[in-house]
Amino acid sequence: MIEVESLNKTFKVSKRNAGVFAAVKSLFNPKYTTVRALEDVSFKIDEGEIVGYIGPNGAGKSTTIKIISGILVPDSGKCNILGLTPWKNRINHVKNIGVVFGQRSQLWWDVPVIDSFHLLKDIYKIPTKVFKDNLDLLTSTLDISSILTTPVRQLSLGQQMRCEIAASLLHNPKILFLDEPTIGLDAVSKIAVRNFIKNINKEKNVTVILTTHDMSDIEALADRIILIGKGRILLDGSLTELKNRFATHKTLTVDFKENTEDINIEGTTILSKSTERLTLSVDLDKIKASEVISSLSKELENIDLSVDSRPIEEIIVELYKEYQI
Ligand SMILES: Nc1ncnc2c1ncn2[C@@H]1O[C@H](COP(=O)(O)OP(=O)(O)OP(=O)(O)O)[C@@H](O)[C@H]1O
Repeated sequence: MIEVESLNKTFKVSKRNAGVFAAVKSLFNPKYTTVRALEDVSFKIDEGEIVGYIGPNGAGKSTTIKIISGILVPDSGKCNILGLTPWKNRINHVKNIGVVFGQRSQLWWDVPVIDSFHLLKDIYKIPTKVFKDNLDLLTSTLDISSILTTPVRQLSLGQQMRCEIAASLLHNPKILFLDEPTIGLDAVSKIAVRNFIKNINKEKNVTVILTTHDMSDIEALADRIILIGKGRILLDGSLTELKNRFATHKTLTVDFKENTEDINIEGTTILSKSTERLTLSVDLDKIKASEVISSLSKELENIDLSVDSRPIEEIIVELYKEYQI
């Protein structure tokens, strides 16, 4: 469904020193440097997948999304999305895709939301019946019926994001590109947006590419992740595989009746310790969590404990370190 092959993209950036003199000098003698935003980027995505496209700041995520949505033209490389090349067949391509840039609005700022929706109906030439059905469905599932007549600039970030998502889906796209869709949202709105994305993927089989720095978005939505760093694809695989690869440690938090004795269990490292609480990192190659628990229960009274796997954020930090990005 989506085939990207050897995309390369560079940007020419003007370079000058600070100060008025340098500004004037650069007017007459401009100097440029080249930023390599994408280098040999390739991947394939099948219909119905939700893929998390992740990487640190400046890695090349937005550049990729802009190219595959037809906004930017790469220096070289191929891209085939439902049989079309985005930057060559823009008009037909945009009918197949919905795009949400969390940091930029596709709605008209000063007009009521519903007017923007009607403008999109005309732009995409959405048949009246399809538009009406989608509008009904989207307004009820995204809970935006009460704000349809409000100008976008008067909406909160969460309300605006729900409207953006509705706007991107009015024309029944088969693919949705989401760039930071939950940025700045409160916990309730985040969960609402995530649930909605999950539902349209399940019920309408919409393929989703999601870029985000919020790893709980990735954990909640994506089955597969593609990691990009310094413009290159570094890893492409399932989230479960990735978690298993890094599942070498568990964190054990133990609350107990006041105790001042030293506690040393081989294969564990103390992360924090007070007279009533101990947090240990357990190296699963050396000792089982159950063995640690049974040793602790011999030494401590009234214990209450929790065992946690490594949070996804830590795994991603570890990955960034491993790839030096
Ligand atoms: N219009 C532009 N002009 C010049 N350089 C650009 C332009 N757009 C992107 N870049 C550069 O290309 C590189 C990749 O940027 P991109 O926006 O794709 O990164 P990103 O992974 O989306 O980052 P972030 O997580 O910070 O949004 C960066 O070095 C950036 O400075």
